[in-house]
Amino acid sequence: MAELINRPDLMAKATEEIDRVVGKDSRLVQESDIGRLNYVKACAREAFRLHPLAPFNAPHVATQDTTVGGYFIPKGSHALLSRYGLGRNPKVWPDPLRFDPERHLENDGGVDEVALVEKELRFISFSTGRRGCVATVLGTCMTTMLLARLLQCFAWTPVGGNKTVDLSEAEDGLSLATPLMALPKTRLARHLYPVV
Ligand code: HEM
Repeated sequence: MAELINRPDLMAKATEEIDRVVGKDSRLVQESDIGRLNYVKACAREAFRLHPLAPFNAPHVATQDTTVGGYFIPKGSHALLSRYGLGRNPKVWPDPLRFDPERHLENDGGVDEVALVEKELRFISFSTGRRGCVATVLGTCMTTMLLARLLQCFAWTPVGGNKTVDLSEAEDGLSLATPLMALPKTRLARHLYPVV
């Protein structure tokens, strides 16, 4: 959300896609729309790449001798993957610090549906293999629905007259140094907002 708030042109593209797929002022995004919300998923995928929740994945132990990418890994080794390093590897991701959802639309190898899963481990979302996430479908659904509805229901701007959100990372982690504050403005007909 912070990256999108700083790039209103990208946010507009995502919102336009939602309006095109779902229709304006008729209903909220549903699970059945997810297959056609490729730009929204590309935004989420780009956020997974550039802003992993944690710097490393959970450690795993090699159960047998193996070779990965030309490196010999003896049985019993503890393997730690750097989520931060993989997602920002300039050999794989040109201009890696740039938030650019389009890169996932260009590089999907002819597959016409964007997925949040990254089986090649060019970055880590759900990881892969035997210890990979067991809930990739549910996780994809939750992530896409949440982002899509936030964008569908509200136009977002920074607070306090600021033009942009400060994206500096905290010194002791990968979260924002200052919490994200943003101003939502409704953009749909009133009857579409549930009364609480
Ligand atoms: C966007 C949402 C989610 C993301 C990005 C995510 C990501 C991950 C990652 C990276 C791992 C570790 C894989 C590894 O160590 O190699 C993992 C493991 C796991 N996840 Fe998720 N997850 C998500 C949602 C969920 C949900 C909703 C559930 C359950 C309802 C779930 C259940 C699990 C379980 C049980 C494991 C352990 C699998 C094992 O060790 O065999 N995850 N997830």
